Amino acid sequence: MSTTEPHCLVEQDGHVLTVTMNRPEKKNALSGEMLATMGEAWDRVNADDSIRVAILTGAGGAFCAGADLSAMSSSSPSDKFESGEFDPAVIKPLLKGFRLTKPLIAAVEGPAIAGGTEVLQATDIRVAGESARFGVAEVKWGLYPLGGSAVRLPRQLHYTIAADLLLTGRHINAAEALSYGLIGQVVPDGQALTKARELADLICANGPLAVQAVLRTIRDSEGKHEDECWADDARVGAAVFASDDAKEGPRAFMERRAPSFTGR
Ligand SMILES: C[C@H]([C@H](O)CC(=O)SCCNC(=O)CCNC(=O)[C@H](O)C(C)(C)COP(=O)(O)OP(=O)(O)OC[C@H]1O[C@@H](n2cnc3c(N)ncnc32)[C@H](O)[C@@H]1OP(=O)(O)O)[C@H]1CC[C@H]2[C@@H]3CCC4=CC(=O)CC[C@]4(C)[C@H]3CC[C@]12C
Repeated sequence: MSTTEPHCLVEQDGHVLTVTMNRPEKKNALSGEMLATMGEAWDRVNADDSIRVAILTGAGGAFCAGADLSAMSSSSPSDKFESGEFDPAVIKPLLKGFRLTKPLIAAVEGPAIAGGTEVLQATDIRVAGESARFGVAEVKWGLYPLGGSAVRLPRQLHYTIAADLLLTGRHINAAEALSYGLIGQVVPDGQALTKARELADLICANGPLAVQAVLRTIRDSEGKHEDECWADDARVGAAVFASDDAKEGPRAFMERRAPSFTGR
């Protein structure tokens, strides 16, 4: 591959925006250019009403091998933290401290290691080819998983599994990741993006306001006692019921046709 290839590809097809990490010769290790394009893509997902679902994937049979260790071996990010150039509490391209308002589906082939498994935890639906590998490997290199795993993984998996993965840094295969609930579906190699697109199309056929409202409640209620959630749940739900789409859906059912949602 030529060195002039962009490190991240962003393509919209219908209502679906696909973001492809594109450094296959480095197993899609994160570069500054790739991170900048990912950050712009996430802004676009949130701002553009024509986008209803995003897919995150990698080129060349790999998802992402995390931070570029060759770059990190020559200059430490800590200089930039100290100078205030980067606030490590918000790492937007990896969706830490910044969340999408539309569903994000991960389509994983091959390795999703360190930063690759970190950004995976910010996705809503996760599909992987059967040879995919996962791991939060940072501690193996004396690093901290600053993409959010030390907070998110114990919330998403059983404590002992999360602690095992975070503290050993070991790699696991797709079957193990499925059994732990880190991913939701395993498909034959090479089929992850196709399956992700099928799921995206199912979501796109639904009422976009309803989908975004459900996602908002999932996010906002995370970690709270349910009694703390009902007021917001009712407010968000009532806004959906007040929409044109909430009239169109039942009408379409009665008229035995597919609903035509406008997002209003
Ligand atoms: C802190 C986060 C983040 O959590 C930190 C990390 O992600 S550390 C990265 C750890 N990565 C790994 O452990 C994976 C290493 N690779 C492997 O184990 C294997 O290569 C593999 C399993 C992936 C694949 O194995 P294979 O046998 O199939 O293939 P292999 O032959 O090994 O590889 C093929 C070629 O690819 C090269 N390769 C693979 N992985 C890497 C890699 N990670 N880096 C470089 N090159 C890689 C390999 O060498 C082979 O090449 P050849 O030439 O063919 O030999 C951080 C994440 C993002 C950071 C923030 C980014 C923005 C910021 C910018 C700043 O300036 C300030 C800081 C910051 C905010 C920064 C802060 C830290 C992060 C949040």
